[in-house]
Amino acid sequence: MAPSLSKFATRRTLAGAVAVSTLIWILRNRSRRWMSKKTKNQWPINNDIQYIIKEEKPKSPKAQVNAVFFRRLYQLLKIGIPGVLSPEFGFLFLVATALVGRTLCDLWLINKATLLETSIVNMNRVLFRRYLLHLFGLVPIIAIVNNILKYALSEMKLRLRTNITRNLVDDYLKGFTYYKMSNLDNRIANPDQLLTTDIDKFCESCTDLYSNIAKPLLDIGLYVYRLTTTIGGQTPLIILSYLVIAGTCLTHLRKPIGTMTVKEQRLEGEYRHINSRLIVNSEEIAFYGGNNREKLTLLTSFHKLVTHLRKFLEFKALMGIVDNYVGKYFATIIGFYAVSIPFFQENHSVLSGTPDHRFRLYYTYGRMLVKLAEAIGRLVVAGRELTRLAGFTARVTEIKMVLDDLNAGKYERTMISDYKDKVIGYPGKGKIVPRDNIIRFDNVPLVTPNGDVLVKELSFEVKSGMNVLICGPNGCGKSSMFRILGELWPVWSGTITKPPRGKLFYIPQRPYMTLGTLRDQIIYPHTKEEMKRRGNINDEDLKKFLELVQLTHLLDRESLVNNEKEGWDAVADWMDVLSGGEKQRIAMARLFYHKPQFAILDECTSAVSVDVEDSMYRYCRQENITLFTVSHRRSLWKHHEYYLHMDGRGSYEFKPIEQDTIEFGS
Ligand SMILES: Nc1ncnc2c1ncn2[C@@H]1O[C@H](COP(=O)(O)OP(=O)(O)OP(=O)(O)O)[C@@H](O)[C@H]1O
Repeated sequence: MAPSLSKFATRRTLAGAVAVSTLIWILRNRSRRWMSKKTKNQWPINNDIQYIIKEEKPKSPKAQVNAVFFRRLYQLLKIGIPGVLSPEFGFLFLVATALVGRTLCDLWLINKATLLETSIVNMNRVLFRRYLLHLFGLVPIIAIVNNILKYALSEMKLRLRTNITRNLVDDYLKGFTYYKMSNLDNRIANPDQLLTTDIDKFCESCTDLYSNIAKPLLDIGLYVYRLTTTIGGQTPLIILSYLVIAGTCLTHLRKPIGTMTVKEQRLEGEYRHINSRLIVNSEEIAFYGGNNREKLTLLTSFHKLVTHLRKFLEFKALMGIVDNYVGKYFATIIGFYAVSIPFFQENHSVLSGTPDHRFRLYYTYGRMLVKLAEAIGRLVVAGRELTRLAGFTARVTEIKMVLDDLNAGKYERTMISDYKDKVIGYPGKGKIVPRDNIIRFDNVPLVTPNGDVLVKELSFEVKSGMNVLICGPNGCGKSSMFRILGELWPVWSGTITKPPRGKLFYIPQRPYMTLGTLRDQIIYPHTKEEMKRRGNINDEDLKKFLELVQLTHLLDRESLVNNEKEGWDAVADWMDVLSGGEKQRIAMARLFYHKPQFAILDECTSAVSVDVEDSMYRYCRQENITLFTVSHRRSLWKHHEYYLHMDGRGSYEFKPIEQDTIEFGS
C-alpha cells in the first residue's frame, strides 16, 4: 500500500495540493471579508425609513397600447408638430425622404452584390471590375443618406421637445400653477422630473419609433411589391400573416412594459427629488450632522429604484428572448419556407431558364426575403418601443391634464373634513372683487388645502392708511389668510374685495433671493428692462433703499470684489451669500422699490434688529404703504392702528388698538 501511495506523492502532485489548499484558503478569506462588507453595505430595507412623496397611487392614466394611448399621443403630437406648414413637418418629410433613399440604396446594393458575386463565380474579371467600380462610386451616397437621416431625426426630436416643453412650461408658470401643483393638489409629486427627463424621453421614443416603424413599413411595402410581381402573391401573404399574428401576440405579452416605464420614471423622480433636497438644505443638515439619516433616506429611495429596475430588466430580458425568437429567427424560417414555394411548384415562371439563371433569381429573392424578414422583425420589435412610448405618453399626458385642471381651478386632494357645509362652501365658490385702496373679507372661511377649517367665517374691512397687526398662536391661520388674500389658495365662500395683485406686495417668512445680480434682488420680480421702463427709478434710488435698510456696505463690498465701478451687476447665489437678516432687509428694500398700496409682512423682520426694523416701518408709513403685519414682537404694535387676533380655536377679533389694549407677544 505504502509504495503505491508514494507513487502519487510526486513533486507535481504535492505542488498541486499546495496550490489547491492555498486557493481554498484565499477564497474562504475573501468570502468572509465579502460577507462582512455586505452586512456593512446592506440596504436600509426595513420600514424604519419613511418619507413622504406626496404623489398618490397613480390610478390614472394607464399606460397601454390602446385607443386611449393613440388619442393621447395624437394630442401631444399636435403640440409638437403644430401644422403641415411648420418646420417640424418639414423635418418629418425629410426623414421620410431619407428613409426612402435608404431603402432604394439597399435595393441597389442587393442588386449590385448579386451581380458582383455572379461575376466572381463566373470568373469574369471585366464585369467584376466594372461592378466594383460602381460600388466604389456610389457607396459615399449611402453614407450621406445615412447621416442626413440621423441629423433629421435628432433635429425632429429637438423640435418636438422644444414645442412640448414651451407649451407645458407656459401652463406651469401661468398664474400660480407651479405653487398649486405642489400645495393644493397631490396628483404629481415631481413636476421637475416630468418637465425635464420625461418629456425628453417621450420625444426620443417618438422619433425612434417613427424611424423604426416607417423604415420597416417602407421596406415591407417595397419588397412585397417586388416579390409579388416576380414570384407571385403567396410568399408575401404568408409573411404578412405571420407579421399580424406575431405582432398581436407580442403586444399582448408586452403590456406590463408601459406600467413599468411609468413606475421607473416616478421612482427616478423621487430619487432625484431627495438628492436635490440634500443640496438645498445642506447647511442645516451639516449643522445637525444628519449625514447618516439622510444617507438612509437616499439609499432607501435608491434601493426602491434599483429593485424596480432589476425587475424591469429581468422582464425585458425574458421578453427579449421571445422577441428575438418570434421577430428574428422564426420570421427567417417562415421566410425561407415562403420563398421556397415557387421553386417547388411545377410550371412556375422562376423555373424556366438555366440553373444558373434560377440560382441568380433565388439569390436575389433570397436577399430580398432576408431584408423582408429583417423589416418584419424590426417592426415586431418596434412594438416594444411602442409600449414604452405608451408609458412616457401617460406621464406627459398626466402633467398636461393636471396643469389644465389647475388652470381651470380644479384640485384633487385628500380632504380631512367633510366640506359640504353651507357656510364653508367649496373651493372656488367664493368671489374676489377688485377695488383699489381697500381690503374687505366678507364671511370668508379660512380653509387649508386639506379641508381643515381654521376660521369658519372671517369678516373685516381695512382701508388705505389703516395699518393692521395680525396676531395669534402658531398655526391659527395667519399666513393662511394671506395665502387666500394672495389668491394662492381658493376662496371657499363669501367675498374678498381687494386691489389687483400688482398693488399688494407680500413679503414671506422665508426670504427668497433670485438667481442674478445684486440689482435683481432689489427689483425682483422686475427685470432691469422693466425698471428702466418705469422711468422714475435708477440705480441711485436703489442705493437709497439700501441705505434705508442699512446695507450699503454690500454694494461697496461687491464693487471691491468684482473690481468694477458698480457692484449692482455682481452676480452670486444670493440665497447662500447673504445672512438671514441681510436677506430680510433686502426683502424690505424690495418693498420700498415697488411701493405698493398694501404691504403684507409675514414675520419678515424676525432676524432684523429692533432699531433697524423700527426705521423701516417708519419709512413705509411715511410712503403711505398700508401695513398688514404678522409679528410676535410687541415693539411693532406702535406702527399699527388696528389688530386682528385669532385665538387658534376658530374665533377672532378685529379692533382698533387703544391705550388699554393688551399687547400680545414678546
Ligand atoms: N399647504 C398646506 N396644506 C395643508 N395644511 C396646511 C398647509 N399650509 C398650512 N397648513 C396648516 O394650516 C394651519 C395654519 O397654518 P398657517 O401657516 O396659517 O399658521 P400661522 O398662523 O401663520 O402660524 P405661524 O405663527 O407658526 O406662522 C396649520 O395647522 C398648518 O399645518
